[in-house]
Amino acid sequence: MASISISCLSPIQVVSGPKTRNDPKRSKNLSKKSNGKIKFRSSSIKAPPQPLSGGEATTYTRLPPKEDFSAGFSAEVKLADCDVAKFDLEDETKIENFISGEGGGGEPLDGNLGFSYGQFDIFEGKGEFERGEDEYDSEYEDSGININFDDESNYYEGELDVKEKGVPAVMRCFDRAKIYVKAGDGGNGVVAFRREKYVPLGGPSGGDGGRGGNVYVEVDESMNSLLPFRNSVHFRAGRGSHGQGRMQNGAKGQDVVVKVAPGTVIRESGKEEVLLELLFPGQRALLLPGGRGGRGNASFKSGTNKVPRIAENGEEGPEILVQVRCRENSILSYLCDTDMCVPKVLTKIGVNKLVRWLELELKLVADIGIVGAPNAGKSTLLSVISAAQPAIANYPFTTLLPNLGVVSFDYDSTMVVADLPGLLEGAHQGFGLGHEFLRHTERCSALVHVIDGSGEQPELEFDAVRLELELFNPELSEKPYIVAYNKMDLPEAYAKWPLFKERLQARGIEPFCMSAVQREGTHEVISAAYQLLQKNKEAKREFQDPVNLNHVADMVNKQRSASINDFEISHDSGSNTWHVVGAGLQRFVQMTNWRYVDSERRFQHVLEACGVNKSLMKLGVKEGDTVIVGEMEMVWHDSAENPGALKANKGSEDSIKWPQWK
Ligand SMILES: Nc1nc2c(ncn2[C@@H]2O[C@H](COP(=O)(O)OP(=O)(O)OP(=O)(O)O)[C@@H](O)[C@H]2O)c(=O)[nH]1
Ligand SMILES: [Mg+2]
Repeated sequence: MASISISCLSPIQVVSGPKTRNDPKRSKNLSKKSNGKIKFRSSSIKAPPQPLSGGEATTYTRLPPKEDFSAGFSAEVKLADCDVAKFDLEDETKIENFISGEGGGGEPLDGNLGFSYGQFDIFEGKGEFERGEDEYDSEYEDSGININFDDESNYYEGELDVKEKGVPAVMRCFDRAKIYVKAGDGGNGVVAFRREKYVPLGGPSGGDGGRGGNVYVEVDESMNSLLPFRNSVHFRAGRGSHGQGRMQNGAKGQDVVVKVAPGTVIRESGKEEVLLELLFPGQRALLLPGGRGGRGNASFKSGTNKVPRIAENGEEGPEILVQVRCRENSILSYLCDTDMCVPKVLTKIGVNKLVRWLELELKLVADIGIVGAPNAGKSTLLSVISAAQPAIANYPFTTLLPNLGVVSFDYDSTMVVADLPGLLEGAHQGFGLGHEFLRHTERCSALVHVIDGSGEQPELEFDAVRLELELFNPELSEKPYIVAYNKMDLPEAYAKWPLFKERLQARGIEPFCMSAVQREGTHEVISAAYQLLQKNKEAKREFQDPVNLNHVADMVNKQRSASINDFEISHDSGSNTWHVVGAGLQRFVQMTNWRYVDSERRFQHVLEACGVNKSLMKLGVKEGDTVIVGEMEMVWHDSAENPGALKANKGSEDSIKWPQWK
């Protein structure tokens, strides 16, 4: 890091305009009209490619059509009683795809647990899918090429990304999406002079550009998924208007508000660091502040320069590619009361080139999560304790997306209960509907384990689910939980209850028994869950801290106000190129409007003032070496140490394009 004061003038001749703003025509003109002193060279500096990112689940269990069930099994037969042998062996497709030790990537599932999952076809994600209408997004094609939103987003064009293949679009987009967000650029300042009858020498009157629009992220409680992002993924704030003559400043750009469902977690793509958590309905965070407007020439008027012919470009607004990961469903306004919804900002973001991939993840936020093996009666329980009407049927994976229900005890005490899809052995590795749903459990404060009492070995079923939770995330297994032994109305379940109870009690767990269908014992279960929740809330209350939700924007602003004196110089001896890198300098280059001759002089002066020239000379820069500052490419000219070289440019009035008067 260098910070050196000037001692002598050692100008650098400008040979290339800033790449981003550079209009080729303009460059050409300037190049022609600068007496050979200013030569533009096309620069090819680009932001480095972003690292690969993506999900990892590759296996998907597709449900066979319901007719298959009815064909294979009579209505009375329970899945728990079914086993592999009951398959129609003539159906070769099913047999091939049947989960086997070889083909399915593991042991045959849960044969000893009393319920069989043999009724599913398991496919590897690649190309095996029949695409239903609008069922799968083309953007998640098997090619593995990442989504390319538009031409502007060439930073991630062609990046390989391991997609969660084989997951139907409605499920995938339900809880994740990628969106492109850009704050508005600032408007340009303008050079103008007051011209009025009887007012000679009216002085500079160019107004400043307006500020670019901000990007906000707001929690919209009416949203319960990220499906809206399937239709619109671009969010651009308006750019500030340019300044005008007669000291008229530009209007500020229009703000844009990205609405997300409650429970959204924002993170940089491919990284674990969480930037923001937006959990409460109505919460609003300033994600990206718009760029500052460029100053007009009226702002440059000084005692020594009363006729400034200089104005700045507006500052570029930052843009972010946001990957939205939404982990289910509506959080409902009730969650305002829940203590678990503590917004946290865990890490910081540095927006340097102002292009970032972010991931927004929306996890299910519910007080209680009902978990258990498929067909255990989870949805039935929810339907009994709340007004929710989830699909209930006698086959596994009836529930494909979590259902939420609100349980009201009285006016004041309510809780949100989530009925989660069934978990099966290997879910933590992506089997069944694996990762998709295990994550939902992460943000439930407490769990209710529903056990199918009519299964062969209910205790093993319970253990298997506990194990899956633990393997997926050890924190899940630490959540408080209660055990509800279901289907007590069935004789086989009733008979096994004493042994089950005894064994769990021996392990220090006090199980409940119920018959969800007959609504017996369910009130006890849910009351116990409520008490558990209250205890949990008490414990969590201590950790609530007020959080600055504008944290990301603050970081952007901090970066923008980086000192121009802070820079680093690196040398590539092969190509005789010197790179001068510094956030302050970079911003200065971007905001310099090369249309005006005074801008060049100011630029040279700033390089002097901040010590770039001195540092380069100290490091041994030679005549003809290339020097790159920000996005500006220049050639070092020793002979230009003579200040006269600067003056040579001063008079080139013809290179100035004056703004049109209105
Ligand atoms: N006899 C009896 N059957 C029940 C009881 N609870 C649920 N069932 C039946 O069990 C079957 C599965 O119930 P669901 O509520 O869909 O089970 P689930 O756990 O939500 O299943 P998935 O969503 O597929 O994981 C249905 O046929 C229910 O009628 C009960 O207490 N007694
Ligand atoms: Mg269900």
